[in-house]
Amino acid sequence: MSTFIVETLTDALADLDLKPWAVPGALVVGGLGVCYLVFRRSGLPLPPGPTISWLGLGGKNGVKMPQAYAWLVFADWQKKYGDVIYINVFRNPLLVVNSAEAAVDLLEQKSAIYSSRPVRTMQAEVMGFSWLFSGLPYGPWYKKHRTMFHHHFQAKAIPKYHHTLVDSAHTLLRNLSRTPENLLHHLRRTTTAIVLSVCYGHHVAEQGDDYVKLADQAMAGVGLSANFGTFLVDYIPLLKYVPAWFPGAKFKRDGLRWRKLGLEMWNRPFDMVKTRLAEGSAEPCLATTELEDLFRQANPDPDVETLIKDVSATAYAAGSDTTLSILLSFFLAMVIHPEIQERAFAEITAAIPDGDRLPSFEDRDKLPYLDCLVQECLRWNPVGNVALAHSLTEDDVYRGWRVPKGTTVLANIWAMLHEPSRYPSPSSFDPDRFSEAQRVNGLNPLPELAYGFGRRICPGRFLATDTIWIVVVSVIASYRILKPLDEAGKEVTPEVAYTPGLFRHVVPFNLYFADLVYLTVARNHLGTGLCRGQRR
Ligand code: HEM
Repeated sequence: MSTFIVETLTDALADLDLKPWAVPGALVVGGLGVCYLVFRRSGLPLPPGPTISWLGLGGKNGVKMPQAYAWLVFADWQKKYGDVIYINVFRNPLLVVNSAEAAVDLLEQKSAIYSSRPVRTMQAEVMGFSWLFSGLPYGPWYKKHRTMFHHHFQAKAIPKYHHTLVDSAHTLLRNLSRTPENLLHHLRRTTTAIVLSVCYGHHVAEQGDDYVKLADQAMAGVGLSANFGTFLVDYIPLLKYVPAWFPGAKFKRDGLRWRKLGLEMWNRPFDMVKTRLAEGSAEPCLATTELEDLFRQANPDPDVETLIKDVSATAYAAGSDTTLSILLSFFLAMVIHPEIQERAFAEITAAIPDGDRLPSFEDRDKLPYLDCLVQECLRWNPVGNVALAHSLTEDDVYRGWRVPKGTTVLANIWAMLHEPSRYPSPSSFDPDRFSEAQRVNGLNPLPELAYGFGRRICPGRFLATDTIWIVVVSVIASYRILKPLDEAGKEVTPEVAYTPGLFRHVVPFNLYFADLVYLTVARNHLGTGLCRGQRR
């Protein structure tokens, strides 16, 4: 074969009547060209950025790598270094992207090389959350996960879950009427119940159950470890071998505790589905559909069961805290802005003039302001202020700078959704900015960036947006959310304050639910009764 190729090439060159030195000459010139390009590329400067002190801990030789409220620190650095910032933390190259323009140029336009994930030693190895496919590097195993996930959570699959979403929102209304002071718990129950039903066909009890508690405990660790810069072991992987008893190895002791919770999250609901399948009592859901499909195959792929388990557990982990955070922001925004509540409520009364039922997805076209309200909740205080880290798989050049292969890319979503040139008065909560009249000349684009970028964009976004929508319309239709009163009987406006981690939440605040007379009939059908919350 090879003799044939050489002979064919020789014949072809003979036909071209080339001089004997032409081929070696072309090779030398080509080789020099490649060397020049490589040299030119490696001679390019790195993007600007601060010097991070040794191990990123701060000190006189450089600045500290931010561990809390990183998005605000990165936005501050932007004033000095621009929207693309390069930093080096103990030989780990990091690129912070602060503008939507640069994020689209890199993470969307060049998604073929910007879609992997960096190795997260703390999360994957110390804590044992390697089953989270959101942390997998880009490759065939990752793609199999993403394809299965997409099949169950793509836009056209979501309407079949609408009845679950409506049921969960109505349970929330009932729970709020009984114990409004437990708002956080009730919201967590709502978001977790939805993913547990979709993935495992499990119906969470009205007041919540063990699986809700488990997600709450386990996600605390995931939130911390997903925040780039929190754990030294992510920069120096060898630290994973430090024994848990070693002084200062708190990360190891915490990691082992979270490992137990993580394994429980991965195993317990999946084992429950398998037991129910064996007993014939399993409900249709992601896990049963995929497992039944697997059992029907003559030569099943032994990896597929792990795949199903990973995909369901990732949805369970990724789907509860994120949506919860946006819902908490919604309640905070409503306490602060009674006028926005009034307007949203007026839209509902116009759409359902008899007030004899609660709104549902069929009413969506008649509720454009409610849609704008949901979009503003996603933009105002995004849940993932810094997107999950992406990783670059090939050397790149951007705006004349060299970006080396292996660079971890941190996209500052918060900064992008607060760019004053795109979102005027970015700190104000203003649903109207998404009305047609205000979305002109590139202003106020829908906050799709809240869900990330390119090939790693959040695949749960359709379920998330519909969940937020149904909760928002159901609550606005049923309650007036009021400011609490101080001892002198004066209204107290809560502060807009958030926790510092990756899945950030509103700092607890007080609010008061007043029953609305309107739609009481519909709510009485649901058994919500009167609100027992005390306005204090
Ligand atoms: C308001 C709610 C949510 C927000 C704001 C949100 C946001 C995000 C963001 C910013 C990312 C990282 C994207 C990137 O790396 O560029 C992400 C990834 C992900 N999200 Fe969400 N998410 C939400 C809800 C959900 C829900 C409900 C689910 C599951 C049902 C989910 C599943 C995932 C998964 C599996 C990934 C990893 C994707 C990958 O690595 O390929 N998310 N999400």
